[in-house]
Amino acid sequence: MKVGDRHFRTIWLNEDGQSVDIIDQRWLPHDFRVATLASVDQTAVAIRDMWVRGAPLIGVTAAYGMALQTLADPSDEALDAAYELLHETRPTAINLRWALDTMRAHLKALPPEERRAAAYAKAAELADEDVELSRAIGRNGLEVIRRIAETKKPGEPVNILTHCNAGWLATVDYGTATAPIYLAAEAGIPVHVYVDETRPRNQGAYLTAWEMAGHGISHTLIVDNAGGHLMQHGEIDMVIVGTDRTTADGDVCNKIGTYLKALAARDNNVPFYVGLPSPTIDWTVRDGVREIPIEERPGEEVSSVWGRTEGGEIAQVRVSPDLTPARNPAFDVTPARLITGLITERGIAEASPEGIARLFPEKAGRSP
Ligand SMILES: CSC[C@H]1O[C@H](OP(=O)(O)O)[C@H](O)[C@@H]1O
Repeated sequence: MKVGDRHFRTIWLNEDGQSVDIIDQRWLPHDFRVATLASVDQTAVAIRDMWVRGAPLIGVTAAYGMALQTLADPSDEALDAAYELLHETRPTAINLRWALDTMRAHLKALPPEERRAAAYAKAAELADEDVELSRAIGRNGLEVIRRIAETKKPGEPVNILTHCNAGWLATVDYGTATAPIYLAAEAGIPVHVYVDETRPRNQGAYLTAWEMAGHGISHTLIVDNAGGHLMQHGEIDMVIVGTDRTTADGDVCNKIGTYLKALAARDNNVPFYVGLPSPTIDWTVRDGVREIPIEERPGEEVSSVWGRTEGGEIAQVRVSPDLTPARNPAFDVTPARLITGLITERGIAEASPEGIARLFPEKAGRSP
């Protein structure tokens, strides 16, 4: 997407043809920095410490991590070790396991001497495929926004609330939840986006707001706890979020706080949509609350916050007493019953086994 007058993806092959460049999202919105990953170890750090984040982008980054491994040692044993190192970086987003499984199966089917070229080609293919999946989600989600726009007075915007960042920064390009928003803006449909700040990592305040500002999309930052109030007062027409793992029954795991947003939406009859590419569906699980592993991140992310000081320095400040312990579950699960529709690359599915199977008949029905 646009950054100033240049077009960027979130990840790309360095001009040396081996290392991988990423937008280091830890410094946004105050500084735009590119980092270069030259090894699988550096890739693991970048995923674990959220230099890159977002389920689809985590998957593609891990795919390039496997390609970087083939530079050092393309053997089966080395690929298995790289797989485990990358897989343990973040437990919730299923795209990580999907990308690693795809890469390992693809590479192990080849003789070691062919693996390096094949790994880079496959990683690039997964990156390009992610862009196309996001664009398709955008086209399908655009119809939802268009239908709501038809109920508004001329010039009145469709008011959309989103949580966390499921934007182009969470994917290779375009995003999942934001893809329909970008296409609606391009189609001239007035939209206004309410951006949940999304404590504690503030992906909304840091990343989604930066994306919206960068593309001239009307938006307002709100605290996480304001969404229900705005819905009660008729100020939200729809909610759209991303997901890190969706079950075969349509339960949606997403950033902590999503479940509470869905409850408020149901209580106020506000449609609640989830944008997702099919690699985010975990066909082997059905009950999200019971089966999806929820990442517990360091309590320090709750006890302190990053920002820019008056003097322009990017710094971390503590927001709670030094001795106060903090818990930090990074995700929660929204049951399918609270979801209006799953906006996928193949169309909009009802959040149910039958609804998902209608769009993905070749995948549904897999045994756990
Ligand atoms: C399109 S996936 C975006 C998804 O990823 C975020 O989690 P994190 O920033 O911790 O990787 C969040 O759950 C978003 O909805």
